Amino acid sequence: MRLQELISFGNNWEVSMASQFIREWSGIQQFPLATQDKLLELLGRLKEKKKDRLMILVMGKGGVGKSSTVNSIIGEREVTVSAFQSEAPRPTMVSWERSGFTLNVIDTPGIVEGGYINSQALDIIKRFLLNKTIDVLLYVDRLHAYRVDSLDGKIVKAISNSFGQEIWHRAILVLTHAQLSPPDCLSYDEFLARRSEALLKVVHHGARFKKKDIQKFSILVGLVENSSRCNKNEKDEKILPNGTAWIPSIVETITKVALTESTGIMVDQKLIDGPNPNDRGKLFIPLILAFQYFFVLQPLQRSIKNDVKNEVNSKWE
Ligand SMILES: Nc1nc2c(ncn2[C@@H]2O[C@H](COP(=O)(O)OP(=O)(O)OP(=O)(O)O)[C@@H](O)[C@H]2O)c(=O)[nH]1
Repeated sequence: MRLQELISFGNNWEVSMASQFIREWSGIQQFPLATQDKLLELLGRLKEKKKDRLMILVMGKGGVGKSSTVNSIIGEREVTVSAFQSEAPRPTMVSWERSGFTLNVIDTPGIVEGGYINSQALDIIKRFLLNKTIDVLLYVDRLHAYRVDSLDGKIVKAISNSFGQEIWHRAILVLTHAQLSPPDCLSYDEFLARRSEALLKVVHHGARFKKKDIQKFSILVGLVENSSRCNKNEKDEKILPNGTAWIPSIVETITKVALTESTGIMVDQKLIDGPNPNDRGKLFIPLILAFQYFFVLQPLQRSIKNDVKNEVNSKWE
């Protein structure tokens, strides 16, 4: 079997297997009652708006906490978590059902290798997503970092080039390791504001957002602390240093994005294949023809007519 066939076989197999195994979302019972109530209320809100299934795509650099975040939100250890970047980059889709609502989450491997975008890994992700509609993109990074690097920009650009700029209209910037003590000179909220502002700048730039897009499609930020040592409140909910119970909070943010008016991102063959290089410049053809007509052909005709009119016949003719 050629590599392409192998990839396609693998994808189809995974897709069909994933769709066969929609299981009851029992992990919800692992959460404290206050969290359960809030999550059920949010599911109700989605169903009220006739949204009874959700497809969440999780992307980001390797080792930032993508799989851990999926597990934390679901309340089950469903996706493999490793301290090192996974060696076999392939996406996985897991599906849960609760009271007639289906939640699909696609966890993807990091798409960077040796400082470059691994285009094969990206290609596998694109093919895996064929014929799926993405409702929400969780773009994951760490909160506890002080600077952004060129890699961040490359990843954002690669995602935009693969799924179109519109994918960012449905994105949430998810920051893991959110239980941190900021440096002495900054409060938690100040640190959070600076880090998210720096990352959002990279996203806006990489996604080629115009000024009006930045205002119109503001990307929401969600905070996550996957550590088992996360602090808890009196209701036993995991909380961040600013007191927010983060699981209900991020699910609320997901719900908000899922209910935005724009339609989800349908990944079809055209999107996967990308723009046809033969189509490049086709739009300019009428403009070029018009230019030639008005600025070359017409002046030429005019000048010929003038020449004919002004022609002085020789006395001998
Ligand atoms: N303290 C802390 N550790 C985290 C957090 N999220 C993830 N980790 C740890 O970071 C490591 C990587 O986590 P993963 O969830 O496997 O990261 P990933 O982005 O899915 O990694 P790849 O699949 O390799 O791309 C694991 O050791 C996790 O336990 C977090 O919020 N806080």
